[in-house]
Amino acid sequence: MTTSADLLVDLVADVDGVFLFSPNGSTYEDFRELDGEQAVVVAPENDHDADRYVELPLEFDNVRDRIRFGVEGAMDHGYCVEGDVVACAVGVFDDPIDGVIRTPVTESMHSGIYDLFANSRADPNVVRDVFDVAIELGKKGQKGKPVGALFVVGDAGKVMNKSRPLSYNPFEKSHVHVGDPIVNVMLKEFSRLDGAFVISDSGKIVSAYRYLEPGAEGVDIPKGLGARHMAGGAITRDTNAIAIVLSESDGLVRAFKGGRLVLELDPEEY
Ligand SMILES: Nc1ncnc2c1ncn2[C@@H]1O[C@H](COP(=O)(O)OP(=O)(O)OP(=O)(O)O)[C@@H](O)[C@H]1O
Ligand SMILES: [Mn+2]
Repeated sequence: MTTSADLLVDLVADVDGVFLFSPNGSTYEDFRELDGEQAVVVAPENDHDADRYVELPLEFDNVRDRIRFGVEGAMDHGYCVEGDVVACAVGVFDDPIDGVIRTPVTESMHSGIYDLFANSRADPNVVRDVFDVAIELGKKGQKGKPVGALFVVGDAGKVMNKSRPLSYNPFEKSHVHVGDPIVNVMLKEFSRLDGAFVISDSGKIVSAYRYLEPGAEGVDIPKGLGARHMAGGAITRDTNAIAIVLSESDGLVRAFKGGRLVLELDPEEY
């Protein structure tokens, strides 16, 4: 008689690799014992000193985003190649691993989500810190009201050349960085006002209130998004910056790189 376990085994049959997403110590140890290729660990920290490790800068609540990130990162490290089929063990509902997803490694997995963090001009921690501010701002709004914000991260000199001030720059003489708690408060406070924040590769806040004036030619952003998103998307084509945009109207956080939308997150899920 065929049991459901027999049938479900097909899910992991003939895979070229196993990915463990944020495994606990015992899960990792269990998989270490396997012969053949080692599992790839995808997690915020390499707690178990795995040889094959991809750093997860955000705990993507969307499992597809999490898996895309891990697979893209693994391709980048040479742990898997196009044409492979991998089994991803993930926590869908909670921390411990409770699901297995079988996925082919294809070019379409290459959404640019890993590239956004790993191959941007700005430090990956800076990118993560800006996401954190945008997500928090999206969750709480400003004094309970929804608020929008535009953060342009990296390649700040060029971004400054393609923009102009809307008002005096409160960060003119300061040397403050994203990630400092006080700065996050300031960023939230200033987000009520118009324009973009410009942030350097190392996370220094270069300016607030910048009106971006990139050429919008060749920018491919979804219809229905307005001027803030268009300007944010377009500046990433004209420069090597990335843009992280919180929408006042739909509350989503979006990231652009190379003139393209690469990531969309709902702050309510973080
Ligand atoms: N070129 C620009 N540079 C910097 N900021 C801009 C630019 N264009 C618009 N903004 C900012 O975006 C705000 C919202 O504009 P708009 O509603 O057209 O954008 P949107 O993409 O629909 O964003 P939202 O989803 O937040 O409404 C403006 O009030 C302004 O502060
Ligand atoms: Mn709008």
